[in-house]
Amino acid sequence: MGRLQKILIPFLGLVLAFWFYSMLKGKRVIVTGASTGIGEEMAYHLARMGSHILITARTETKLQKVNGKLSTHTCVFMADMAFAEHVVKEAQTSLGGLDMLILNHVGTSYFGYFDGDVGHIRKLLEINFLSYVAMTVSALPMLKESEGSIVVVSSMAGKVGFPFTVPYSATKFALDGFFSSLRQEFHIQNINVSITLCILGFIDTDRALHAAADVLLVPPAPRTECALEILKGGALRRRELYYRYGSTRLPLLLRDCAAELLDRLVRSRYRLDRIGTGQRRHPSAGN
Ligand SMILES: NC(=O)C1=CN([C@@H]2O[C@H](COP(=O)(O)OP(=O)(O)OC[C@H]3O[C@@H](n4cnc5c(N)ncnc54)[C@H](OP(=O)(O)O)[C@@H]3O)[C@@H](O)[C@H]2O)C=CC1
Ligand SMILES: CC(C)CCC[C@@H](C)[C@H]1CC[C@H]2[C@@H]3C(=O)C=C4C[C@@H](O)CC[C@]4(C)[C@H]3CC[C@]12C
Repeated sequence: MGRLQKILIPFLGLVLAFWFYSMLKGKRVIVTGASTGIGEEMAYHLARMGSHILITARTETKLQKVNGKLSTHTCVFMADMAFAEHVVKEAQTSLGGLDMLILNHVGTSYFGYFDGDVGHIRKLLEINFLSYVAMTVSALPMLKESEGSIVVVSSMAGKVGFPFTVPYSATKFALDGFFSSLRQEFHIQNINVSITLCILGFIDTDRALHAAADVLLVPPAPRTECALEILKGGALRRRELYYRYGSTRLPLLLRDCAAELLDRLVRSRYRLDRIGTGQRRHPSAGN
């Protein structure tokens, strides 16, 4: 029995991995914000799976570095999100259509007390929310044709109020409202385009570690595994994806039955003495 288990479980794991990899083989995928972090890792996974991908970001040098590690099937296009529609048109020209739109990019914000800067919130909404809407609108004809998928990378901070991420959190909550409502309309209209909202906890990307690692008493999860889980969620047309499952799903259950207890638990996971009252802008701040 023990021997059978030792053979059977890895074998089943291999079969599942193979099946999942073959699901994205040959698919035409856009990944936004793929020059660093989780987006970069998704691009590498997709290249290994044999997908045809188009990646975006603003910084040409970083994007070229990623492109250099990808297969020849890959097409790169750089754009600020003001060119959202243009990126989607590029998919039509270079990929001949689209099966999956992965909206992942995120503008720079600060990790600290809300500073009252309304202009910053407006700018961040433009990058983190409105450009997602614009790209979805432009991509929809192609996605309807392929009966494809939209994958929206959001956060626990788009479901629960965490301190020190006020502008960021506002943009992520907006994504839930827009895409959850749109999903309902797709069902009513028999539009076979799936929408997967990804609810992520703390992930070990350079930017997140730099901003929050010394303040949070929460261990970050690995970005490579996170990227793979997002792709799995999208390929399986899941409604929502939670990563890591336990540390995101359980707090959300608590939110619905004991919100104040969750708020208190959340506050206890921060080293408040390390926050200060000044801004903690990221090195690449410019938004
Ligand atoms: N890391 C974490 O702890 C968590 C992350 N998430 C979510 O995961 C996603 C990826 O995060 P992460 O990998 O950490 O982020 P990174 O900062 O590593 O990557 C962000 C990407 O977005 C691009 N980008 C930044 N500003 C713009 C802009 N104005 N227009 C277009 N592209 C832009 C960046 O490239 P460039 O600057 O060259 O444009 C980069 O490719 C985000 O949606 C984030 O909210 C959710 C929960 C936790
Ligand atoms: C205590 C718990 C129940 C769970 C706690 C999880 C908390 C700590 C997690 C959930 C979502 C996370 C933030 C996030 O989504 C994205 C970013 C952007 C990045 O550039 C800087 C870090 C930051 C602010 C993360 C900080 C840590 C957060 C609040």
